Amino acid sequence: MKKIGLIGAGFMGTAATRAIRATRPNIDIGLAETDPSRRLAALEEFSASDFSGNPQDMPSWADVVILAVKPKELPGLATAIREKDPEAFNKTFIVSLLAGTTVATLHRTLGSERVIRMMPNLAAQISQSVTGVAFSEALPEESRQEILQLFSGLGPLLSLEEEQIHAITALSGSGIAFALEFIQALTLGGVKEGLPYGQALEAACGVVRSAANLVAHTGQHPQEIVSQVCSPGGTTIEGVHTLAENRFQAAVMEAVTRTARRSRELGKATEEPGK
Ligand SMILES: NC(=O)C1=CN([C@@H]2O[C@H](COP(=O)(O)OP(=O)(O)OC[C@H]3O[C@@H](n4cnc5c(N)ncnc54)[C@H](O)[C@@H]3O)[C@@H](O)[C@H]2O)C=CC1
Ligand SMILES: O=C(O)[C@@H]1CCC=N1
Repeated sequence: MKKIGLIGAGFMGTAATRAIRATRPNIDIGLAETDPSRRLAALEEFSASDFSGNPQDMPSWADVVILAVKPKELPGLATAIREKDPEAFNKTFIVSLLAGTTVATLHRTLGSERVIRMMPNLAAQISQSVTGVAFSEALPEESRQEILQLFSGLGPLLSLEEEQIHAITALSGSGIAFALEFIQALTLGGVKEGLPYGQALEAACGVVRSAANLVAHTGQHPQEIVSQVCSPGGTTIEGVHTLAENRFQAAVMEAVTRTARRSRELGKATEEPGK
């Protein structure tokens, strides 16, 4: 695969393209972006070919087209890109990053079976996204492997059942925002207790990073490590009790559940545009 096309050079499309470029410095990139300042910035960053005025020409140029527009843009975009050269279009892989939008909807709207649904997060730009992947059933194993190889620079890729993509959207695509909310809250707590913001932020980031690394390196259950930190009658149990009183775990679980529900809703809306 030598050429990729990006439609929508926003936050996620740019992050994914950076990751691919990092592992494949010589890959050719083409892009279509309607916002003039984003278009110019992305054209410059990726030394890309500009398909903004003619996205319908992208499928016959690219081996893989990455769709990174908002889900509601899909129907209009599909009509624009699939009709010029249906034969070429049917040979191109279409990788959709659209929240909620199912493989079946992509298949029906685009009229192609060479579709792949991915749910990354913004850490793709530093190759640390945990990304869920669901393939069209029609895609042969060899093609699946080629796609996984091309996107390996985003970070770990999890091949999932389609229905599980809603869960990974909540945990990863959106969940990185929940982790950042926690970092911000920890930082502000540190500021309240007298640390300058910069030092508090550095400490909060370091602590969250090290907590994740501890789980990974020791293989211990998070709760087991928590119990090692909580000295009887000590400081930590005070804080752990406060989090429990304020329903911290329940709040985070509810955030995941409602986010997954919203992903399903977006899926329904793209199934039946206009409703
Ligand atoms: N932002 C995130 O963290 C994540 C976003 N996603 C998905 O990625 C997609 C893009 O999200 P963001 O990057 O956050 O949005 P964004 O708004 O930053 O980027 C979308 C871009 O598409 C452009 N665009 C709209 N219509 C277009 C068209 N017809 N042709 C060319 N360009 C067009 C817009 O000008 C904009 O720059 C969404 O479907 C979202 O569900 C998935 C995972 C994470
Ligand atoms: O909030 C959203 O809809 C997108 C999808 C996952 C992360 N951002």
